[in-house]
Amino acid sequence: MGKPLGKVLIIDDNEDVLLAAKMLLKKHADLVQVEQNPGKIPFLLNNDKYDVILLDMNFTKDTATGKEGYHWLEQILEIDPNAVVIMITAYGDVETAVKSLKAGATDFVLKPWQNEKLIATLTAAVKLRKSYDQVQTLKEENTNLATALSKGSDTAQIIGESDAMKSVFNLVHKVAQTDANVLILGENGTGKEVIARAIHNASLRKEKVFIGVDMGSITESLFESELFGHKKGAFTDAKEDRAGRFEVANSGTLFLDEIGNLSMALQSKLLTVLQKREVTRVGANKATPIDIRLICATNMPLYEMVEKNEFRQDLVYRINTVEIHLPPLRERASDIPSLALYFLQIFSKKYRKETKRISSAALKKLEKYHWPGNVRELQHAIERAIIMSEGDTLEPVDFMFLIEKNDDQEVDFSEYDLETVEKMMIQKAISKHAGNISKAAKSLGLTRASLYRRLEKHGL
Ligand SMILES: Nc1ncnc2c1ncn2[C@@H]1O[C@H](COP(=O)(O)OP(=O)(O)OP(=O)(O)O)[C@@H](O)[C@H]1O
Repeated sequence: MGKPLGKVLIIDDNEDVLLAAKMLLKKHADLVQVEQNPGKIPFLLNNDKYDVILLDMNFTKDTATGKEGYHWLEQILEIDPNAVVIMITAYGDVETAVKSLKAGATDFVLKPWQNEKLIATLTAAVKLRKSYDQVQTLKEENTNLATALSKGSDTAQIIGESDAMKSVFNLVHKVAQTDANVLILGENGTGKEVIARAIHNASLRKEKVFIGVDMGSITESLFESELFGHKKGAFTDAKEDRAGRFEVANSGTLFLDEIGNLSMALQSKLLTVLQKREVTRVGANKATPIDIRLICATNMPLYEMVEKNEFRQDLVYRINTVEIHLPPLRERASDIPSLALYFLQIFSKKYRKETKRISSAALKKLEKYHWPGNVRELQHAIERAIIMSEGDTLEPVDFMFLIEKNDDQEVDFSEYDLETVEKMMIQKAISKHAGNISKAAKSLGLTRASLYRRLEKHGL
């Protein structure tokens, strides 16, 4: 749209009116489409989009009821609910005007019109149309987002057969029915976010949004604006009003990840908002009430931090109404086979290697490993093995990068026989090259095939 009025459609049975309007408006509009026959309205609207429509109230000679105008107004709004329609009437009285506004018209003008007033009315109407369109786009984005989010959660399964995970699921089920604040504690990659989403998806808020915030990645200076929002002009980069995560999450669930990383100053700010249950955007003087289910998570020892005065005790009390401890993967090795098979399924589909299986020796090896990166590390290990392996079955050799790192330790080779030294050298090379067999072979002066033979020989 170049000119301020964009595309204008005028429907009036009086040819003189159409001509006068066209002459007046063509300077201000990209297109002025005029039509005497209202019966053409559906055709016109189905073939083009108008920024504003001027519609006569009466078409049949000597009628002044405005009924025809209402009829066509309804038709227009049915085809384009966001249409802004300005009624034209020569017999204007307040009653007709009010009725047309009630029926969905945006405004009305009396014939004969004053040129400047008509242009001002149309300009205001076009602005309104733009904001309707923006709202419509936002609504559509919102629906798409909600669909995408719920799809993600439908397809993502939570795997766990160990007793430890069964009691976690039990707790999730119980707490989901309430609005209680939840604190999830566990090492990196144990599935804290997965559990937070599961609580949301099983709760009464499941149709609303789930907003996650990584507190570890928000800088001190942006904390308030990110979480509580800002008014336009509150600081140099605040080009327009913006809602913070608390407002966006309103009526849904807010997940604050890595809460243990917050400085003391930011902890106080957060506590104030949680106590008052309202946020004030930076630069604003009015607070907005918020209704959220709060879930926090951390891998830090929050209670030890309280003892050391590194974390506010009152904030812990505010967020830990229910606590969920996610055990590290090494303490629930019985979950490893089902997790491995689950990831095998996902990634073989993703990389179109659907015939892949995993050997029992490989599974045993996975069960023995101590998984410092927990489920996330297992997930990456399977993904990588699927990409790299050439056969149909994942073997222990496909998980070489799981060898524990002892690179830095000095080893006295004189204490070992040749076989053992060879094994150690191979382990070291593979670990150094993060499981990349080609690179490890090269650094050992071997071909890939002969490195594989040696791996087999040493049962690696
Ligand atoms: N029980 C589970 N079943 C299936 N997938 C899981 C399970 N637990 C974790 N995952 C997967 O492992 C990865 C890590 O999980 P998630 O991000 O929830 O861990 P986290 O504890 O929040 O990690 P961090 O502390 O690093 O934020 C994700 O891809 C997740 O889908």
